Amino acid sequence: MADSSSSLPPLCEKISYKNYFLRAVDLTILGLLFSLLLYRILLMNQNNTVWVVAFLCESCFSFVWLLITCIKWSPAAYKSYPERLDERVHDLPSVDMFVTTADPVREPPILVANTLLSLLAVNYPANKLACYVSDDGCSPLTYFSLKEASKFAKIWVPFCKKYNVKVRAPFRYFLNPLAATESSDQFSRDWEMTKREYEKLSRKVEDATGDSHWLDEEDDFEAFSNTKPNDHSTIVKVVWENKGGVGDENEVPHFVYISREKRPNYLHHYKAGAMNFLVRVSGLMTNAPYMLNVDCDMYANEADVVRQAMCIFLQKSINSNQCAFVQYPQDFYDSNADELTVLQSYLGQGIAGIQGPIYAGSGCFHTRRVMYGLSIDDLEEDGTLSSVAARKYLAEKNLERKFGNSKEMVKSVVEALQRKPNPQNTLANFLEAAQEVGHCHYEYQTSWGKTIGWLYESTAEDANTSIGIHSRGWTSSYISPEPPAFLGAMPPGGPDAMLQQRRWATGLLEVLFNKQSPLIGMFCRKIRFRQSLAYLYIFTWGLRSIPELFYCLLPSYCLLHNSALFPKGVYLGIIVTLVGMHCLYTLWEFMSLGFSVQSWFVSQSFWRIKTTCSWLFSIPDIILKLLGISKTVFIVTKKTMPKTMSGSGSGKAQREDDCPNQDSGKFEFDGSLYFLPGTFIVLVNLAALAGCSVGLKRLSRRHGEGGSGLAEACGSILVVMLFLPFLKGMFEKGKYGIPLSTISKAAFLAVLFVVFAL
Ligand SMILES: O=c1ccn([C@@H]2O[C@H](COP(=O)(O)OP(=O)(O)O[C@H]3O[C@H](CO)[C@@H](O)[C@H](O)[C@H]3O)[C@@H](O)[C@H]2O)c(=O)[nH]1
Repeated sequence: MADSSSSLPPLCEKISYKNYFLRAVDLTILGLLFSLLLYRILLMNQNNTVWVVAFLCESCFSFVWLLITCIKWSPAAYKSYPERLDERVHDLPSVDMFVTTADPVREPPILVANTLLSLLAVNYPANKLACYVSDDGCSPLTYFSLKEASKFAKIWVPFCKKYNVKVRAPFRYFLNPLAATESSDQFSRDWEMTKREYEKLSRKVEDATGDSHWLDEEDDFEAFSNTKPNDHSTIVKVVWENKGGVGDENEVPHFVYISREKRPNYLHHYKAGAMNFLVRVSGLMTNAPYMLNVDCDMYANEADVVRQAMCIFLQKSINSNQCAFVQYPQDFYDSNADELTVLQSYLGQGIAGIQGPIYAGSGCFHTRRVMYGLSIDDLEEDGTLSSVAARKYLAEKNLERKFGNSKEMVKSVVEALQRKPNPQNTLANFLEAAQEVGHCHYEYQTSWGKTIGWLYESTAEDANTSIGIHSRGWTSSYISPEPPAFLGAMPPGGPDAMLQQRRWATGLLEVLFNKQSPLIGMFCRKIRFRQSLAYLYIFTWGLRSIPELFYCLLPSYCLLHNSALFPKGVYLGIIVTLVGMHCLYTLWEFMSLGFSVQSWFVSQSFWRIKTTCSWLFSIPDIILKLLGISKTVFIVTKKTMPKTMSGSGSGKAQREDDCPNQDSGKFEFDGSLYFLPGTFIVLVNLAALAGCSVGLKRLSRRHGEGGSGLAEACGSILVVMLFLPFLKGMFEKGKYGIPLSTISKAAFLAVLFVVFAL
């Protein structure tokens, strides 16, 4: 394996991004927040309820900023040197790559096929790779598309490797016309031919999408007849086996399609359940020590992704055996997610500098042994199992109880735990065992989803699994190469984004209230204190909707009620400096990553909208779940294939070029409840501003000194600006317009609010 000679340059380096100036800014903002709180406390008995509400909201914001300051204190990331790998490592380890898909309508099969192709074509010996796609939709169309894609892979993979193609998802690659300068005759011919074949594949998939009935008549699709997505037996198909492969550039890695058994009365645990089935089937067939997991829309955008991750796992250093997973940031090929990109960059690097990044569900390489439940103390320094751990884990009875009673599965677990190389076996020999571990009762009374594999009990299976790993003392590593390692789709601002945000916020709250909660484990597990704070920051997203909502309403209430929200006189300077500094700081964060001022403003706006309109609903969701009244569900996010995309540049420039259409920045609406709070916020603030300008506050019950003034009016204007998409939506038609029913409901609530405030 890795050459341990310390005189050789390292495979990777940890880079610290500690910045004393930024620390000072963080602390100054914190200081200003605390001064504001102090000011409020000192004047508490001269003021009314508004003062108390404002104080409570600001206490929450101060607590969040305290968490942010702790998280960002010592940012770090890894830089890897994949070009050094070959001279240092003579026998690269195998990697099993997992793709999950669940719905052929919300997740177009051609998108999944592109993700598959990008993985099959990565720069890594093909005999060391296997790709497994789990289809929770049990869709013959998805299977057909992937099968066709695997045929095309025999042209695509050698083409990519021969010409060192940069972007290995064909739908991206072929949007770039053939450049006259780079085209030798041979290359042009190969390019044209490969493009033609890809177009054929796309057409076949498209035709099948229109009418897939003929699939039922083909033998290979028999397993799909009379199935429903939530009612069918296990299907395992070895679509392509790289028999006797030696890692030649023309070889295509193994590709296996799987769909676990589903029955209406069994819990199937959504993506986490699918991941655990992937772990079992791959354990039986290839049992690679490392596992890559991507969502079906997240294609590999950088051909060296696997090699880069291996640089981290294989670097011989004191801590090399402590790294449980390597997480790449989630990047997107549309510009709907700038704010997520910035959040990942700054907070991501902050967390990476503590115990390591949080597992984000996609673009992550896991070590199989850690997923089998090992703790950091179970290993010796050289990475072998300690004798105590060997006794604890390797007893057959224990293994069956934990991993289920498939003999083959138990054998593969023992081999994985002992890091024994996988004997080359024909994949088809394991079809029966794979069927067995796919039964919906297989996990019954085992540790799957409890202490082994991807953890259940939350729809945010990623964060839930992540805290489980860090609580057992493992570290993780963050690498953020340029161009981005993986790129995926993000729903545009609108109903799908709201649904996704609600699911995230609810899932995170589920972890806050389950036994993995950082509130319980902060002092007693092997997780570092600041890492617990980082989890606390993420898990409390949903709760932040309440102070945010109140704070959006307070300026309007104060204008109507004629009471003061903000300090008077020189003390107003605290608020002005605070808002100014925060704006400049966040603007700098955006601009230093190459984003525009407009993108910063849109992100600030989207943050307010998602908090008050979407995260808010996670609170009733979690209350109903905790009371046992309802369960949370995982509704798959709708993904669309971008209509027009240009260039195969890199990073942010690439993302900005790729705006699917001119309307991409526009917010979409429908009749769902998500849009009621936002419309209501805009209406009450407009009513307060209008009332203020016509002297409505003279009607107020409250008169005299200490009333509302310019500061409150500015606060209201700022809120309206942040909810600008809603203001525009009131005058637009179609999907960009707020439905009349929502406006009427919001107007009714706004009237009640005004009457209450006056
Ligand atoms: O029953 C299910 C539901 C979902 N999925 C797959 O899970 C993945 C993530 O689902 P998606 O709807 O795309 O969720 P997103 O909100 O887009 O994904 C983010 O949030 C999820 C957790 O909420 C993480 O698991 C993801 O990795 C992360 O990208 C997709 O590949 C789905 O096909 C399944 O396999 N089975």
